Amino acid sequence: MAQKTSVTPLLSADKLTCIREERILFDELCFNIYSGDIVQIEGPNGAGKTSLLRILTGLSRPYEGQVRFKNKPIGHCNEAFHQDLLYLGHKASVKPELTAEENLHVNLTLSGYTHFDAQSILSNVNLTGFEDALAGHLSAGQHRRTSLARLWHTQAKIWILDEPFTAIDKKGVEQLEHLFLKHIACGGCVIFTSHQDLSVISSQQLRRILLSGTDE
Ligand SMILES: Nc1ncnc2c1ncn2[C@@H]1O[C@H](COP(=O)(O)OP(=O)(O)OP(=O)(O)O)[C@@H](O)[C@H]1O
Repeated sequence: MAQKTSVTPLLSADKLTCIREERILFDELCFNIYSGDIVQIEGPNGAGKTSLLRILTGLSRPYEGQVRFKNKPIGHCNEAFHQDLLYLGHKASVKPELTAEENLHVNLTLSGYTHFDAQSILSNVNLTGFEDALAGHLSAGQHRRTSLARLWHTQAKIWILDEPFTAIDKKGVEQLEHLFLKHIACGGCVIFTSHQDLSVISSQQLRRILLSGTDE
């Protein structure tokens, strides 16, 4: 596990319970996430990984329990929390009728960034030459890369990423893993779901939270 740069957790799950269609997905789940953590949420299909991530972002409410940002319930510090949060859902939030560059522009502008070099940011995700291509005409991996590009230009400390490696090739996964390491070295944390093993980030650098997918 990475060395902690702060003793105050950035994010805390405090006895989170999630019930869907009368099925308990997780019950009284507790953990703290610190600056310097890379946390992989694991579990079989339907175990509740996306449900947990959405609860951590405040997009869904737990049945019981609360999420805290720097020890305060997220509902009490919405603005500060959202300034420090970057969430990418499992469906890449990319508009097919806009170009790759326009999509990046929209995403960064909505996050409050006004000065950025879109072409340089897109080059980080190997989209040089595809800046003006309509996102709807890009391959699945390029589509995902268009969504991921904003990770190279954000000051948010808490990254919550649902299946960020989906459709990404081996080299792209490695680039993203290096970015995660750079992000935690700068005091951030990454919480992500993935069904695949990582190759750059070692098991010592990774925390794992397993959702069993059974309520027995
Ligand atoms: N809003 C909802 N209403 C009802 N049921 C839901 C809702 N959201 C999720 N579920 C159910 O909760 C269960 C967990 O879904 P979730 O998407 O959290 O699983 P997951 O672990 O992310 O799965 P996968 O690995 O397939 O992405 C599923 O059975 C799903 O149908």
